[in-house]
Amino acid sequence: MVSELFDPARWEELDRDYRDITYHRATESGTVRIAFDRPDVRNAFRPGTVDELYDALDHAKRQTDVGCVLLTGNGPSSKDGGWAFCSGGDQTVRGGEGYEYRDEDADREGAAKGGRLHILEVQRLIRHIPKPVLCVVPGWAVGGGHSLHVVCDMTIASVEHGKFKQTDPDVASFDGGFGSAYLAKQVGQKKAREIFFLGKTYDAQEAADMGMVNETVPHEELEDVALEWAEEMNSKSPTAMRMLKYAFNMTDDGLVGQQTFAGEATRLAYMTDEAQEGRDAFVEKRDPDFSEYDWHY
Ligand SMILES: CC(C)(COP(=O)(O)OP(=O)(O)OC[C@H]1O[C@@H](n2cnc3c(N)ncnc32)[C@H](O)[C@@H]1OP(=O)(O)O)[C@@H](O)C(=O)NCCC(=O)NCCSC(=O)c1cc(O)c2ccccc2c1O
Repeated sequence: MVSELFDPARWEELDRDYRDITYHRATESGTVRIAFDRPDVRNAFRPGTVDELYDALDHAKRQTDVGCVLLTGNGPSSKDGGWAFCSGGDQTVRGGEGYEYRDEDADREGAAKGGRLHILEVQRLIRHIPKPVLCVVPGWAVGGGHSLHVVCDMTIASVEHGKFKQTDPDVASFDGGFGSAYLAKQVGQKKAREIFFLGKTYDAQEAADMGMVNETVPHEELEDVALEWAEEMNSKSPTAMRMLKYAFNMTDDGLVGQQTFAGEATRLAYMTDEAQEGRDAFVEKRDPDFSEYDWHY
């Protein structure tokens, strides 16, 4: 069983040889489902988990017939029945310089000798992947797991089990990027500071009321609703969706945001006859003739 909320009839497994996550593609829409698969530790991530997550997201990015990514956590825990999206970095493998590849994780190809904090690379990939990432929260979203939900384009959460908490300063860690500053854009400065400085637990409805969760959903229906939302997004114009995501990002992402949006504008411009005349003129070693193209206003 992948997860109690997972309907095997609606998904096929993608053959990627992962240990800490599962990766599936919907049978009837251009949707993929990436899920943390360490439910007994509330889906905490170790370095290998992060490598797999990055790999799956990068693969999803490259699928031109996939329009939406669901990011979730499998469950429940076999130990106590508890549910989690993700409880952040696995504290048992945290060394002096970051999270370390230990035990079976150390066998991985390319395992670094030093500690890693590369969940931040995953955050940036979620931010820049040219399609919506919907965070599907069936239980705890804590620490670095909370920050992942923040950086996703939208979040839906289980009414019964969705719980949100920032423990970063309890374990002497701090996400000073999207996890805090972008959170403040979602819930406001006072509330964001409360979330980090007091470390309270908020249920799904409280998280929705403060603006960091889009909708609360009965637990048993969570993944069905996630697929419905994904199917809706898949029905829209890929170009419009991509440009909109990058437009939403741009005001907060500085020159990188401008570059990303502008790159897609360049792609659109390349598709015109006018751009092809510029290319053809160079290749044919002649002057370009743009005379038939309008100076639009
Ligand atoms: C998540 C909890 C609130 C859940 O509490 P609950 O009472 O329901 O469950 P238990 O506490 O009994 O947990 C069950 C079981 O899971 C183990 N576990 C849970 N979380 C982790 C974890 N993060 N690492 C390792 N193990 C975990 C727990 O020990 C139990 O095991 P047993 O063997 O006893 O059964 C609560 O569990 C909790 O508060 N967890 C810790 C949350 C946390 O502090 N996370 C780390 C925050 S820091 C972080 O994530 C982070 C990572 C980065 O890579 C960064 C990079 C750059 C900047 C910042 C980063 C960052 O902040």
